[in-house]
Amino acid sequence: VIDHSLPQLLLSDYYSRDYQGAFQIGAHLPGKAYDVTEFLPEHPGGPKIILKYAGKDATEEYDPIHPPDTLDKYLDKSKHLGEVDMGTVKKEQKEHDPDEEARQDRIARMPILEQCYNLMDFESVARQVMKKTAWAYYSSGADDEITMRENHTAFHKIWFRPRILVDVEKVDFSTTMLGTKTDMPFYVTATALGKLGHHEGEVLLTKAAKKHNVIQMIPTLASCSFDEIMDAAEGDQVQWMQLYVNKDRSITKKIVEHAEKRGCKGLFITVDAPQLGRREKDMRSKFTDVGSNVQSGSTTDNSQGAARAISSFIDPALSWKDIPWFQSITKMPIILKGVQRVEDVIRAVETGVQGVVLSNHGGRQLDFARSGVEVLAEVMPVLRERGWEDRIEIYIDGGVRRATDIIKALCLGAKGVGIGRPFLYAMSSYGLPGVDRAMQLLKDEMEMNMRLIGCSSVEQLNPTLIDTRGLNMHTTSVPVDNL
Ligand SMILES: Cc1cc2c(cc1C)[n+](S(=O)(=O)[O-])c1c(=O)[nH]c(=O)nc-1n2C[C@H](O)[C@H](O)[C@H](O)COP(=O)(O)O
Repeated sequence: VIDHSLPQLLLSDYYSRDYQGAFQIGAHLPGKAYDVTEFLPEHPGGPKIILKYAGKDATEEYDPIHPPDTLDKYLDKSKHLGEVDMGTVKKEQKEHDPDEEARQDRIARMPILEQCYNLMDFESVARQVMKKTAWAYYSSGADDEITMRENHTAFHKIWFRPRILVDVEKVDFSTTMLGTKTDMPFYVTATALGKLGHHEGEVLLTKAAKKHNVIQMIPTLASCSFDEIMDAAEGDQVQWMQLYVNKDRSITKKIVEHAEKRGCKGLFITVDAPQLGRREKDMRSKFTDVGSNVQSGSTTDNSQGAARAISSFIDPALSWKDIPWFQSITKMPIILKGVQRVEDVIRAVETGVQGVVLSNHGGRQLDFARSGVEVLAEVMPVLRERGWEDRIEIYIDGGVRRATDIIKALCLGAKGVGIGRPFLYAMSSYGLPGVDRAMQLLKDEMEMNMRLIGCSSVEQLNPTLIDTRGLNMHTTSVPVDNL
């Protein structure tokens, strides 16, 4: 019997959506009831959200934020009240929402997948069809989003110097990253809360990465559980772990050791987020209903949007002196994700880590940080001068939307690039077929542009093929009025 006054959490095991763009909620499967009365004051996302759904079906709000094993892991078994027929459960009465009506209408009229010709097309479809809060979370950058825009425009300041009369009949753009083979010089980078865009979340990205033999970086703040994502991998599929370091190092140690035991091939420690940036679009969408990643433990200020509500566990005291500890607890290659100046790359080489990602977190952290590709142009000549270019693998991410962006990064000396939002938008708009098409489009663009630049393999890409003289010119467009 559901006592609607008690803060009981009711979750259906699954709700289905037909993913060829038409969204429909299928029949509810049996659900489960949980007594979270005592947990109320400890809930990292605050008590409000739980009380709002007390005795009602909380599935839709709960799923995108909490990995499925959260309640099994953290709520005492005595509080698991058992099965409930979701047909008898009151649904949160959604008042008439004209915005939602308009969104459903846009979904009904959205372009068919074959009308997406490049990664930016997925962004324009996602802007139309995604839920407001999900779009806000994925698309937002920090402050005035100057760096988020610079990430993409920086590539437009690099021009090609193509070679001619080179035999490019056969083109091979496969490469290795951290010693493992990959068919494309890009990887799926870590982006949190995959289920905001699609009910399968990060597992869907695993399937797409497998199909195209590219590497997936698993986010700490995934909607799916880490083991779900690892279990979804097939055969010798390569996955990396992205780590936000917890103030409680025993939690971090457990996560790192488990990731290594499960076969992760790289540990990417995020170093550009001692505090998550101020993402105003995310805040405006008032993620007050957000649950939170259970790692935090303390009450979080959830008026700051999803980002702040799920990141209070991150340790702002993380520093270079922690790196030897990480090297003592794992044999995985260690890569620092979010390095933004050559001095720190030199320090990374001296500290003995295996790689860095030159990144500003997709423009979601420090506004006016330089683009990854601009920092790359600063770093590589210094490493070459010292003869250190082979002592560390350099990756970049941020604003990569075309194969020409990837080729420019490789000409400068990057080992590969990370891509985030485009795959989220493709997933949110068209599900697995969407991400599959996005990766295939990049593959087709790679083949064409390698031929046109006059190279048949990534090894042939080098700085003489590009002109970077305009790269340090920063023209910042005035931020659009977001209100
Ligand atoms: C778009 C996006 C990026 C996030 C991301 C979530 C989203 C929705 N999240 S965040 O919630 O904390 O900011 C993460 C994250 O979990 N960990 C991380 O290291 N980078 C995170 N990033 C940054 C990401 O790994 C890349 O640096 C960035 O996405 C590359 O830029 P593009 O999106 O333009 O490809």
